[in-house]
Amino acid sequence: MLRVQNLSKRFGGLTAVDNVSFEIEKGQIFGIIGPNGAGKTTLFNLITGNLVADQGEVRFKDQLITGKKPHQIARLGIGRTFQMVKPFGGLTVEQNVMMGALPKHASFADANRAAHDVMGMLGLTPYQNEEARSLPVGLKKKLELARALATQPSLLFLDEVMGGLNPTEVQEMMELIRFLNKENGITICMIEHVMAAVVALCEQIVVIQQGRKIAEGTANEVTSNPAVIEAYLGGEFAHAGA
Ligand SMILES: Nc1ncnc2c1ncn2[C@@H]1O[C@H](COP(=O)(O)OP(=O)(O)OP(=O)(O)O)[C@@H](O)[C@H]1O
Repeated sequence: MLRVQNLSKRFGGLTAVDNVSFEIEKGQIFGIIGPNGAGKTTLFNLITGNLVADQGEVRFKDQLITGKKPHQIARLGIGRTFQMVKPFGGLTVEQNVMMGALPKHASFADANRAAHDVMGMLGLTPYQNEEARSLPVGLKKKLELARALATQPSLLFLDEVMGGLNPTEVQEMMELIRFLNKENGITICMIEHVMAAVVALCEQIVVIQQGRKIAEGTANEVTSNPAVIEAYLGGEFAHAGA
């Protein structure tokens, strides 16, 4: 479904993404892990058109998307959330979800119906008239997910949607991701530091360190890989309690 080939991005002297390649198959929940500053978000930004790559290409359903603008890529069916949740603070929950729904629907009424479907699915309906800025972090993360879902993606990139959530909220978010994947048929690629969630959800995992892919495989394969344990998992994995 998505083929990333030899992608690289430099910021001045720093190579944030260094010749990274991987493939995501339709129907997968795919994980990207690695230490802070490894280049994971930059990789997302290169795929979704928020940054322009120095080298390499990305194909989505065999179509070259490298060089396309974020809204063009979104229109093709790639959705994303942002790690720093960026709801329009002064707008209500409903208005924020509509921002995602409007470009994908022919009429306001259709967009509104889709926005309400998504809010219902995520349990946001009771908060629809609240200003986004007044929501606690757990609901802000859900709103971010709702806005992305309202674009009706077939491939959804999730950038640390578990970050800042309490254990109950993490469980709920895991169930939601599984539901979106199994019941709605959305292929998912997630950056995540909560290893228990990565191990439970992801069929295939890529490990990034200092911009480079250092490992790829199933949860069992990467969590038993000495290079991955040394680069990333040591303390983190024990901390996640997995
Ligand atoms: N716009 C930018 N200009 C300059 N440097 C940047 C820019 N964006 C990211 N970087 C640098 O690139 C490197 C990779 O950052 P990135 O945010 O992709 O890492 P990450 O793996 O997502 O980290 P985290 O897990 O902390 O979110 C870091 O050293 C970061 O400081």
